[in-house]
Amino acid sequence: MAETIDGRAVARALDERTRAMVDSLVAEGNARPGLAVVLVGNDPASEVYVSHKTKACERLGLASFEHRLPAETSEADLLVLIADLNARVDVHGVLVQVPLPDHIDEARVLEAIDPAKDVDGFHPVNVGRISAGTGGIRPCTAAGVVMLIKAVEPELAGFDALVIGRSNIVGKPVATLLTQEGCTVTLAHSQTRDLPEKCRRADIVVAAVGRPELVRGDWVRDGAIVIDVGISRSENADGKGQLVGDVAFAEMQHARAVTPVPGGVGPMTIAVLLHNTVEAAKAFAGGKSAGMEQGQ
Ligand SMILES: Nc1nc(=O)c2c([nH]1)NC[C@@H]1CN(c3ccc(C(=O)N[C@@H](CCC(=O)O)C(=O)O)cc3)C=[N+]21
Repeated sequence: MAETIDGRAVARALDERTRAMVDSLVAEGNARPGLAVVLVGNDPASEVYVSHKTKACERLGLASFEHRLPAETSEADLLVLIADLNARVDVHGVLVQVPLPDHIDEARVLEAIDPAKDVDGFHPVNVGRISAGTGGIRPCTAAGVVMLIKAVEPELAGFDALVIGRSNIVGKPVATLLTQEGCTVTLAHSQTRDLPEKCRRADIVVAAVGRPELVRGDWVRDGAIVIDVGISRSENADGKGQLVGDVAFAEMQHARAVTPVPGGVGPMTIAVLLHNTVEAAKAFAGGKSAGMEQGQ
């Protein structure tokens, strides 16, 4: 029987470390770490994320600042807000929810965030540093995925990993981080040939495409570790909304371990976000650039 990896429990353990860091920063006379979240329009996934995140800040003693802007907000006005948040000394992390409305250039907005406050790890400076292995702030979901894998298997060198999905926010950074862990990584996507066959060769499968139950039981080899990043909403027979992942969870009994949806990667994303914010506040207090000391 496959182990179900408890993302909420792993997230709680990280939260304890984050909370201890908050307490010692404040005890040393530094400002309380602060996270600003900017939401433009009302993407439902982003709404859920913002409310979870605000509660998590309260729980761990971070200051949180929410900026909910109408969908019609101009790019220029958004850039003014970001410049303001970059300049504020009580804000150590700035997160702009994606996707942004179509009239706003997402790359331009993400590049406007001070890399030292880019707790999402989406700024090209952080992407570059992570890629080069020279520090940088790690993207939350990707870092959470690696932590969940390491909760099952601490030493990943030599493992064959298949990452399905090449997004900038999940697939590509997961592939980068697993490469640094010593895995041999295949990055699959919509144009990949013979996906089930490639999947069957993998010791580690990370599914991040947003296609409900794409990964079937006969795609996964005995003893594999399976991480499900997908979150889709489906309606079951009685009309109730339900969350489904990219993995057919019930077909994974022969795996070594598998993450559930909900309760897997989602809670880790938030725990890493707060950890990144407190690391950024710590770097600010010490006069150094965030992510340069993580050594991971
Ligand atoms: N700049 C930016 N960074 C993000 O990291 C980002 C974003 N924009 N836009 C939206 C997506 C979505 N996202 C989620 C994170 C956690 C849960 C989460 O905690 N999920 C719970 C269940 C949530 C529920 O009950 O609906 C779970 O999987 O257990 C969900 C979704 C982060 N995103």
